[in-house]
Amino acid sequence: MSSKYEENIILPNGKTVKVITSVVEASEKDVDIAVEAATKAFNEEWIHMDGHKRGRLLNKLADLIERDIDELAALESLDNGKAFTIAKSADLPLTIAVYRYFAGWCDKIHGKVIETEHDKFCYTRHEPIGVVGAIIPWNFPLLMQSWKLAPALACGNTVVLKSSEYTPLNALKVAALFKEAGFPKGVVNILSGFGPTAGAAIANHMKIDKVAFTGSTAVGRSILKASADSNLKKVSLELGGKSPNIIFADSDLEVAVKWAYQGIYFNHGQCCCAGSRVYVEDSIYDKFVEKFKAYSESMKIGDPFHNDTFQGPQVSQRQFDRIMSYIESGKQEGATLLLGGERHGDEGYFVCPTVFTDVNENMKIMQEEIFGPVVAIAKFKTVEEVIEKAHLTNYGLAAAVFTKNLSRAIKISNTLRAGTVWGYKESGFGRELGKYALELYTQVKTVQINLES
Ligand SMILES: NC(=O)c1ccc[n+]([C@@H]2O[C@H](COP(=O)([O-])OP(=O)(O)OC[C@H]3O[C@@H](n4cnc5c(N)ncnc54)[C@H](O)[C@@H]3O)[C@@H](O)[C@H]2O)c1
Repeated sequence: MSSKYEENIILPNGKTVKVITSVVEASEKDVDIAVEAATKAFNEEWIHMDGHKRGRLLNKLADLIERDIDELAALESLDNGKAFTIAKSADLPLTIAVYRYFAGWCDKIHGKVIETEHDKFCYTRHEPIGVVGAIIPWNFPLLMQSWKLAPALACGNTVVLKSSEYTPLNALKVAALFKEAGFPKGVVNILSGFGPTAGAAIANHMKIDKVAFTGSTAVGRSILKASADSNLKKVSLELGGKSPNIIFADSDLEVAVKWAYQGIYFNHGQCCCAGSRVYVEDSIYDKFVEKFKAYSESMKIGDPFHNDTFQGPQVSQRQFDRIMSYIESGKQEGATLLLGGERHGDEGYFVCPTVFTDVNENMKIMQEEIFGPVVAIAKFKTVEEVIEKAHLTNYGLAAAVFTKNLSRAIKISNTLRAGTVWGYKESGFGRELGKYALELYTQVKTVQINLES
């Protein structure tokens, strides 16, 4: 693709190089071609295929992903910078599980008979929507792909999916596996392309019936506008987060530190649900901070292909610069930089695990999504205070509560305006996994038959 992004690639030996490979950049015209193929496949073949056959195809795809697990994990690592061992033990099994889970739903999607007058027969059908446009980000390329493709296909839709311009490789590899699994031509169409061109063409397309988007809140807004300005296509949005982790004095400190660490540093902080604001009850605050710092210092950063690496490089120069500018703003706004705050090593986009303390809710690092290994730790005294603070952002994607008091945990979980899995407020709408996802990719038709005639 464009040379602008070529310098963003890190080799397995940790060296920054210009190019590992190039892929074809999809244009608006390619989107048209893909939509045409998807429309034809939907009308002529996919809509007529029995659910159990769709399920077999999805299971076959999962078999092929399992067969090629090492290659896919290596591609994920090369493309995104995440550790190979983590890609293989987390991203890949989760991807396979998603395809298998939705394979099971294919022949279980059905409507209801509705009680009505005796001379009428009324029922609902849960029908596919048609051609789904899917636009995904770079932080979990394979998994995000499966979260869109598996439920959309299970419900009988055909798909045009655009991968992120930063991580196109596995989408192409999986496209070949779809073909090998025997999916009819045109059912799955994968494009590598940029947002403002191919992505916007999908969002604006008159023949795309629904767009499923995961990415930033800013682009999410533009997708909604494009729907309003084009054919009012259905839209589901999975957007950003600034999730609070609330740690009470009665929690097991070791457990809380371990999960707060995973909560922010997993995938180098590039998780929409990253626990980037940690609130600790004041009586254990000092102890927590000391332990959390020690834990963070022990993190193995480096070559994604080393077995003990936990954190590889950030995905791109753009993200690296963005994270560094947030760190700078934290310092400027008066937060205490307890740990990190700088590049790790002298090449590649490695960011040291970074911990801020003495923060307040007005600071940018407490309000905006950093999408990097940067955490802010604050104190609280009362439940009311921490709930109020937890709500002081525009996001509501996820939250965590650590306490041994079960009734308090349940009460606070019920009170927090966070979707835990998916959110309220500016984090988007629509539930992507589980049975709820079926509602995103079907439309309900009510049929009423007059029995008199
Ligand atoms: N809620 C979730 O499930 C979830 C998961 C992962 C990432 N995210 C969010 O995604 C963001 C990071 O990812 P990113 O930098 O790739 O986000 P992004 O919004 O810049 O890009 C996401 C996708 O949208 C495309 N895109 C960009 N501009 C577009 C436009 N004008 N029209 C159509 N498509 C366009 C990109 O090419 C990419 O494929 C973070 O804010 C993160 O929280 C959310």
